[in-house]
Amino acid sequence: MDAELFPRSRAQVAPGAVHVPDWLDGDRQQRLLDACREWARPPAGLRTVRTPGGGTMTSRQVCLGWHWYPYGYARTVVDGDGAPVKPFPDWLAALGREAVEAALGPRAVPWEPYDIALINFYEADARMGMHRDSDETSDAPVVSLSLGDTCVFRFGNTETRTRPYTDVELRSGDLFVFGGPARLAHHGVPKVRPGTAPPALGLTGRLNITLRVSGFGRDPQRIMGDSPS
Ligand SMILES: O=C(O)CCC(=O)C(=O)O
Ligand SMILES: [Fe+2]
Repeated sequence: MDAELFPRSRAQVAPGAVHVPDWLDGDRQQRLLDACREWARPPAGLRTVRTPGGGTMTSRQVCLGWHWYPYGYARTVVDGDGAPVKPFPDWLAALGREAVEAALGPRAVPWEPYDIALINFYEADARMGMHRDSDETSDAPVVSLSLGDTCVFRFGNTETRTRPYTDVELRSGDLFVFGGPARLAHHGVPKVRPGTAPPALGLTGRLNITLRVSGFGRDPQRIMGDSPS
């Protein structure tokens, strides 16, 4: 997989949406995976997300900075163990800026710091339905980093959850950034390809880390109009 006849090249999937294959080298993937393993521990660790309709998401999730739940953000795990969300580290904010610059150029780097990470863990049968990342108030680009198994990432349009869309393979170390006109495009993960992770990484399954700018200032509950307390 690392020595292909035709190396994968960066691609603009839609205006504002760019795929950068192999952006994280093996070392950085390993360090990010080690950090994810720490973040996954309780309290405020990896959890199954319940949707308002009574279903459960098939990927499991842990958040940093702000806790996401369907459909808003809080400072504590309001739909879980109630613990304060884990802090969002400065090095991850720097990685977010570096990623935007690599994918979209220096002018696209947001003035506000990245302050949210949603980390999704996919086992063989996990998927994520088409959705928009619309619970943030900032329009800063979303940064997506993938580790472990390859998946099919479906990137669609802002209007509908259906076609037109483009299917992209996201592999371990790949970067995908969507901002500007693509910031509110629907996207999802219809399939994970089990057993495709680089053996040296030592991960069974797939991790995806999305970095976002909340735009909340200090008072998200008022902005979200959804106070759990
Ligand atoms: O796993 C992925 O690649 C996508 C994750 C995603 O869309 C999200 O966390 O909102
Ligand atoms: Fe998303």
